[in-house]
Amino acid sequence: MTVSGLSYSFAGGPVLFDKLDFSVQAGEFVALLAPSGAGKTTLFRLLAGLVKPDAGEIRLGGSSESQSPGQKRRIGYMPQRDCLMSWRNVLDNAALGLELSGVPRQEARRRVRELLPSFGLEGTEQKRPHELSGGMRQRVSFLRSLLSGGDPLLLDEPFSALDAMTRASMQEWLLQIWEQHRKTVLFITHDVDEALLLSDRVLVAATSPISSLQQVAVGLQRPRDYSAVLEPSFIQLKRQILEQLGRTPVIKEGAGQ
Ligand SMILES: Nc1ncnc2c1ncn2[C@@H]1O[C@H](COP(=O)(O)OP(=O)(O)OP(=O)(O)O)[C@@H](O)[C@H]1O
Repeated sequence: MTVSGLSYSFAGGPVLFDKLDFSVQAGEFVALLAPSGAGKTTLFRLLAGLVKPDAGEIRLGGSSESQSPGQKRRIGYMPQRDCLMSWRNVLDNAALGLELSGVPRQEARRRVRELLPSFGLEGTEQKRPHELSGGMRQRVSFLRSLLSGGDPLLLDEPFSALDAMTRASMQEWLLQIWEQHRKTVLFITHDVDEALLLSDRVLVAATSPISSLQQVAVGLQRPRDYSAVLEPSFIQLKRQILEQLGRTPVIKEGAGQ
């Protein structure tokens, strides 16, 4: 996916993007680190073709797949809130994306059943959303987005509503599941640790409007688990990003030793 010269402002509202350029390579996991209110929901709407930019171009895949501005694109989207349907069970909630793209219901259910164990959802087929934990609901939501087949997969702060422990286990789980599927992912978050732990590259939006993104390559070894947050190189990268965000840590090297 390549975004070039993207500009957007709401009529009579703030300028959100000003000649923004960035790209995500096929099979890459990129985290976009942006503060709340910076325009991430609007960015997703622009990328999905639901909103027309004032200027610029968005290309998915190869150059031949360029779409005209405003044309809807087949991207996967997992919103901040799980948006599960209360009247559908796990099986049918997860199968929804497939069904909407024309896959017959029985086939859609078969594909969901195949993946339920690796999503930690075995035995929950008949359960309704209110019978699930927050983490389980997010896994159903992610399974639905993954199966819908859109590429890239846009994840909009998917774990922000979870408590700290569930969040950490969901991050570890996502690392494992990504290893298996290697989808192209753009993950938006305002959490520096989450961005570094999950991604190959962090794009830091430190300006308002967002006109450029500072890039940080995350060279941490894969497969990763949560213990990566303790590695010296992780802490060094975190310091670098906090500086880019103007949040220089007050603790100096060697303090507390
Ligand atoms: N329809 C609209 N008209 C005018 N301004 C809008 C409109 N929708 C959003 N905005 C403003 O644009 C900015 C970005 O909104 P957006 O919802 O994209 O941000 P966000 O980063 O997703 O926010 P949050 O993290 O709080 O969900 C906000 O300042 C918001 O008030």
